[in-house]
Amino acid sequence: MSSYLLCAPDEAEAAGRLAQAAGLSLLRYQRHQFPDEELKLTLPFADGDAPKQLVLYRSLDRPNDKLVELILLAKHLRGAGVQQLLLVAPYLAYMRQDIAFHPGEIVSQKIIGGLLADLFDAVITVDPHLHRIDHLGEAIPKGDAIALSGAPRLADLIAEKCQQPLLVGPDAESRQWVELAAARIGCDFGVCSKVRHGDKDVVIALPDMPVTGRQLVLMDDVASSGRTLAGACQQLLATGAASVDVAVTHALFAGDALSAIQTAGVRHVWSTDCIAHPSNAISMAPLLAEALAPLLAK
Ligand SMILES: O=P(O)(O)OC[C@H]1O[C@@H](O)[C@H](O)[C@@H]1O
Repeated sequence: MSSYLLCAPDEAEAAGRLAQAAGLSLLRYQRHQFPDEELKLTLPFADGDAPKQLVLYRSLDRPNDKLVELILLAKHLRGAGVQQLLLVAPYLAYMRQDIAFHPGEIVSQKIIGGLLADLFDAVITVDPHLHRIDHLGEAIPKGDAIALSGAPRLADLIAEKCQQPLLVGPDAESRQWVELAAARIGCDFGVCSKVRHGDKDVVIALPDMPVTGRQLVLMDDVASSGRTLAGACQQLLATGAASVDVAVTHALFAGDALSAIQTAGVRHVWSTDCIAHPSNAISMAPLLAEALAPLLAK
């Protein structure tokens, strides 16, 4: 069976790298946004020519528009006869609200996870923000749910770029990535603690370890407002670090995030291509292709 990878024009670069790594033919749909923000989507094939097996590539940064897009695409494609519909969403949105922190809050992880499970036979993503559950399958309760990690590739890049780096996780949740990366490249690591008081208001406490004169690399899953990284960087430099670089899987960098971390003194920012951003230094295509292969053979 010939297999196809369908993407939006704005993600054709990363999708193209995946298509090449996975041996898929790349197709693009057209996307028009009307002045009132409604979407018109146009597929590159007529209904009668829809493939039986299709991989859709859509990273879910800017999620509110893109989720509507996924609903329109998946519902239409099923109606046109696609039997196996797989989603590669390198960044998976709405995973952070996994419990009601306060009465009345809607647990969006469950709802968005359930929606994707209804629409797709499989979802592949990278470092989803799951902190109170162990498996992506708990958030996406039907079909295959595969979570890859960008940390090993970021670790290899850090080893290439820095001599004797010291890895730092900016909060307790980041321990999983710094610990793995430090073991992989044989270096030390420490983990900060963080209290968040608001979207852009975080207080970071450094771990008890000597940083004077060291090349530090802050590692995290996602940079959103950038305040977590900025807060950690500021303190590390104030305590004598020689330099602070940043390695993140998901370069959301919303609003003034990038300038906030640059003002704090961050030297280099490296990210994976899960979200297209000028800081992208790692392609996740080989790992995504590896994860897709057994699903495409089903
Ligand atoms: O501080 P910003 O960049 O807004 O948010 C990103 C941080 O918030 C956490 O959920 C992430 O794991 C990361 O540590």
